[in-house]
Amino acid sequence: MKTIDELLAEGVAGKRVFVRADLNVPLDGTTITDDGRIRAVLPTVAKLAEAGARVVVASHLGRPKGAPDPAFSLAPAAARLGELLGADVAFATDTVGESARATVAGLADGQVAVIENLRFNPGETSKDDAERGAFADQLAELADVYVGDGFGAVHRKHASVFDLPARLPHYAGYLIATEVGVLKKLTTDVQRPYAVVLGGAKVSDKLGVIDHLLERADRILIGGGMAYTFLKAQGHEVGSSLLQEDQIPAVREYLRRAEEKGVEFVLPVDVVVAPAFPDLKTKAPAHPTTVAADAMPAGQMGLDNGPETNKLYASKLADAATVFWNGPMGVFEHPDFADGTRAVAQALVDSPAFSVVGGGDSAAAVRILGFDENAFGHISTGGGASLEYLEGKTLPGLAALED
Ligand SMILES: Nc1ncnc2c1ncn2[C@@H]1O[C@H](COP(=O)(O)OP(=O)(O)OP(=O)(O)O)[C@@H](O)[C@H]1O
Ligand SMILES: O=C(O)[C@H](O)COP(=O)(O)O
Repeated sequence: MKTIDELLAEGVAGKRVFVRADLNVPLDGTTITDDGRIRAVLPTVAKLAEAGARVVVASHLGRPKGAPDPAFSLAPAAARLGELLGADVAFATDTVGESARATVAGLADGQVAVIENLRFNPGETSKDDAERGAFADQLAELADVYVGDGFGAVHRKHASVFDLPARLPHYAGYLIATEVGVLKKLTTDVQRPYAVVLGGAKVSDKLGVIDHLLERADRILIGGGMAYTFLKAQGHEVGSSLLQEDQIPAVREYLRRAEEKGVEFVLPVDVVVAPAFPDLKTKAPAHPTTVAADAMPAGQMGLDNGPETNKLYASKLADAATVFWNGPMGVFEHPDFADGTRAVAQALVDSPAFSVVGGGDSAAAVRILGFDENAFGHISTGGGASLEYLEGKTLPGLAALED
């Protein structure tokens, strides 16, 4: 993999450099609630600009349906990037159309532009190679060189991640180099006991990692939206909680294998429930109650780990030597459901373990809840990406950067 330092040594002045970033930041309307992913790509963008490149930054945001949708515009992220760089950042209101072409053509050496959300074009995420390729061809017209630095999206076989680097000279940015360096340690010389905490909402995306973790981890703690498929698999009522019904047989098999292998599986013993998903805009009181995990009332939704679970999880993390954590323990964006996530973050701060926190929302959660980033071993910008890296899978966005 060629690195950005090699690109800089070759000289970039006057070249149009396409930086595939992951600016998929949490938004409250148009307000960015955590800019960690923007700050993470700053070294790459700043260095290229300083060296006189014409920098074209591109990213996805959220999961729009292949068409423009103002709720998923990258305009707020572009504005924040400008603030952080201390320079004007141009913004193209489309991805490969007239605005993008004119914006890029208008860049002077050392200037930066952001183009609109890549997922506004169906070609970005298409499963059809030709459709993705056609979109990558259009993106390639905007640049002379490609720098991959969107670590959070390297597990996606998407046009800008996988197909575009094949069309341009390609290099890995600073963020990808750092992320891979840290995560590699967890796959080679991990210090034991090794505990993994899994939560969040992308349950179907992430359950598969457990298969691999059963061979690596000593302890697996499950929380967040992930917990209810496990509780259901054990025969408990989970009301209207997030549930991956089709994965129940697989989850039963994980629990059986864990017992066979002596891997400790830790599930919530109590959970915080409410009648409905809370309003994250108004943060109106959500009427939570705490119930035993094996006695959830029908019609209620599990939205956080309960206080007994929080104590249990803290005790399971206290003596770990290495901890990897992906996925909040509850809907931390609402104050009624933030305690589980806060408790795990606090346990990691208190523990001497080398801790890696991975994921857009997980990393945002620890910062939003007021924890000092430096209290953790590494805060990764990738959730699904870091999990798939740990699984040993070939990640399309890293494979595409190989020479
Ligand atoms: N019990 C629950 N029910 C529904 N949503 C939940 C629950 N617990 C946590 N969540 C939600 O999970 C979301 C984060 O999950 P996600 O899997 O996207 O994690 P992540 O850290 O962002 O990883 P990635 O980077 O892969 O997206 C948060 O927005 C949180 O509100
Ligand atoms: O948040 C993430 O994990 C990355 O930005 C990838 O987003 P995706 O899961 O929508 O592909």
